[in-house]
Amino acid sequence: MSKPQVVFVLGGPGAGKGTQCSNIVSKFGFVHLSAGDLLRAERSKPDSMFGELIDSHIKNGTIVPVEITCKLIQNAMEASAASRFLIDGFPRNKDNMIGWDTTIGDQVDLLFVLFLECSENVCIERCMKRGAAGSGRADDNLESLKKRIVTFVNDSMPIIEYFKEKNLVKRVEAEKNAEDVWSDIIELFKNI
Ligand SMILES: Nc1ncnc2c1ncn2[C@@H]1O[C@H](COP(=O)(O)OP(=O)(O)OP(=O)(O)O)[C@@H](O)[C@H]1O
Ligand SMILES: Nc1ccn([C@@H]2O[C@H](COP(=O)(O)O)[C@@H](O)[C@H]2O)c(=O)n1
Repeated sequence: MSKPQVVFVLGGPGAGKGTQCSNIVSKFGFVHLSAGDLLRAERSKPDSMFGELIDSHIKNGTIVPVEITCKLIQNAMEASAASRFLIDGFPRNKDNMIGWDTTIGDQVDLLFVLFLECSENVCIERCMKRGAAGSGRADDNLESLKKRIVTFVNDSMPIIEYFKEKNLVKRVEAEKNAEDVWSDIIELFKNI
């Protein structure tokens, strides 16, 4: 049997990963797994051993240990009958990368990495707007956002550079309006 296919979706906070993933799901039949959503769901479970730890990382914009995140992703993949997954917001740092490679990495086909490139100012502006509109996210505030940007630049960008060297990155200009970003993404997915 062939291995499940995976596309990693990376970009700064508010770059539009979730927005575009839901478009890709509708048109191309992938299953969307957001590492952030999986962590928020785990944090909300009253019996979770990791609730406080996850909460503290989310508020500080730092990255939860990969053992937790990878297990959540693995469980979600196993619970799905799908053969194609968008994994959004992962791998986010070297720890994520190593954890993935040593657990699930061999069991899937990584097709490519979709990188939504967006400036810091636009990322912050979008998340602040999302927070003001009532996202309810503990990290859609200026203090957390500044920390999330630092983590993105210091920890996540090197991962994107690593994938670039392997010719695996498909970059999209994510500052355009959402419809135009989507048009560009269609071109990247239509022949796979
Ligand atoms: N191209 C765009 N132009 C303007 N606003 C956008 C665009 N794409 C997404 N948005 C809006 O910006 C906010 C963040 O988008 P989204 O949640 O898709 O980003 P994200 O990259 O998944 O964020 P995070 O990493 O914080 O979860 C949302 O309110 C969304 O509606
Ligand atoms: N691989 C990951 C992904 C996310 N986190 C934590 O969740 C926060 C929110 O993530 P979003 O993708 O929904 O923006 C993020 O700032 C991290 O604290 C993580 O630890 N590891």
